Amino acid sequence: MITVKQALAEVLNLVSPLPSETVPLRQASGRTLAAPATARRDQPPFAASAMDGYAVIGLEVEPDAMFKVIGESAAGHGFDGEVKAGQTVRIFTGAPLPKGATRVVIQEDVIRNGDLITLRRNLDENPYIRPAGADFKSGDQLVPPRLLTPSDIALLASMNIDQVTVTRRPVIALMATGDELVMPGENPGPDQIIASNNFGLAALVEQHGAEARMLPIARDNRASLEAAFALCEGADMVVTIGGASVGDHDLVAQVAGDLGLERAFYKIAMRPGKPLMAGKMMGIPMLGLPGNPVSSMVCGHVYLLPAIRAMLGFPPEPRPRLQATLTCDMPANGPREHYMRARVQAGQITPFERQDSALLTVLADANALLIRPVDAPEIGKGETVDYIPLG
Ligand SMILES: Nc1nc2c(c(=O)[nH]1)N[C@H]1C(S)=C(S)[C@@H](COP(=O)(O)OP(=O)(O)OC[C@H]3O[C@@H](n4cnc5c(N)ncnc54)[C@H](O)[C@@H]3O)O[C@H]1N2
Ligand code: MOO
Repeated sequence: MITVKQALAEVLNLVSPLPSETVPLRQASGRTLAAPATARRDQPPFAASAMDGYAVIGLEVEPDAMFKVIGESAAGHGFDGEVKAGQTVRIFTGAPLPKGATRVVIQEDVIRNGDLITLRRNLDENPYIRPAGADFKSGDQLVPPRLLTPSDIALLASMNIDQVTVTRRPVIALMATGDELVMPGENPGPDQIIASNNFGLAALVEQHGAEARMLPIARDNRASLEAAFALCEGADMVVTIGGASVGDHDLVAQVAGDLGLERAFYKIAMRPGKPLMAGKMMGIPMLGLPGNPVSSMVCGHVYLLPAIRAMLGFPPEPRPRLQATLTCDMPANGPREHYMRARVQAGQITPFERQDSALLTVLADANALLIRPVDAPEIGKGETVDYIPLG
């Protein structure tokens, strides 16, 4: 058995960053920036009013001062002239500040009478001007690699960028295996269950910027497994689910071996997730996940997500770990690193009582994987532990 750290290093060794492509801005959300995106203009492009009010020369502002309204500046329609002593321009939020003006007095602080305004007492001190380029300047950049969030999309739009260079989405072929499996919505026979792992993993990889290629369920026989492997062509990674252990019907390793799998490892000191294999077949990185539903999802978090991120151009590294305080005592751990379903709330972490790797309800209730290192001694309530956030 090898350690989780060694296994992850081997998995990351199998993958490399993918090439880039250019997509319209509307399709860039959730994609990873592959080349710098450079602002094509200043924002705001002119000094702009931050409020609805009156643009004046700041030095003239004092209680009871009077100004003559000489025009209007609205968003999209600026005022061409200049504000001189004793003058003001009616101005609205986002409108260009007229020449000569240095301050906007909000309309709440003004009494208007025809073309004249009089300032009230207790004036708001804020000049309410957004300087040109206050948000960003022409030439400012978003730097890769960067997972583009909705906020980034708004920023790119504002920079007048309509095409974005992003890393190609890794295509992950997901192959569920087993005679007992039927697809959700089908009618299972008396000895059958519904395939869930491939659906959970598809959702997981898609949430992290990859594209899932859901293959038909492969049955526990050579012909069916070979037919499914044939459908992996062109994928960036093949992920098999189940059939990885030592049972008579666990044929994945044998069939993959016959198809040229150069196995990097098999079996990890990890719970759940011991019978995990990885290697390269037909030139494609392959990850063989254990079939137990929670094992496959935990391995998805621990191995598949770092591999996807590496393919997207992020540094090859483990999932980030956070720390929280234990709410209960825990016994010593054995020889396998234990990834326990747990709930974190306000910095406090509580592992679930039931940790059987078949229990998806417990996984769905968890928002963290509490990590117990190999041979960790017993630990008490109030001590600090590492966890990987889920979701
Ligand atoms: N004698 C031993 N038996 C087992 C060992 C061992 O070391 N010695 N290891 C156990 C561990 S740990 C795990 S994990 C499982 C993994 O087994 P496989 O990868 O061969 O998975 P299967 O046997 O095919 O399935 C296990 C379990 O998961 C269900 N399953 C499989 N695929 C799906 C799917 N897509 N959706 C939902 N459920 C799925 C399957 O029906 C089984 O119940 O082996 C232990 N045994
Ligand atoms: O991977 Mo298994 O029990 O370690 O679920």
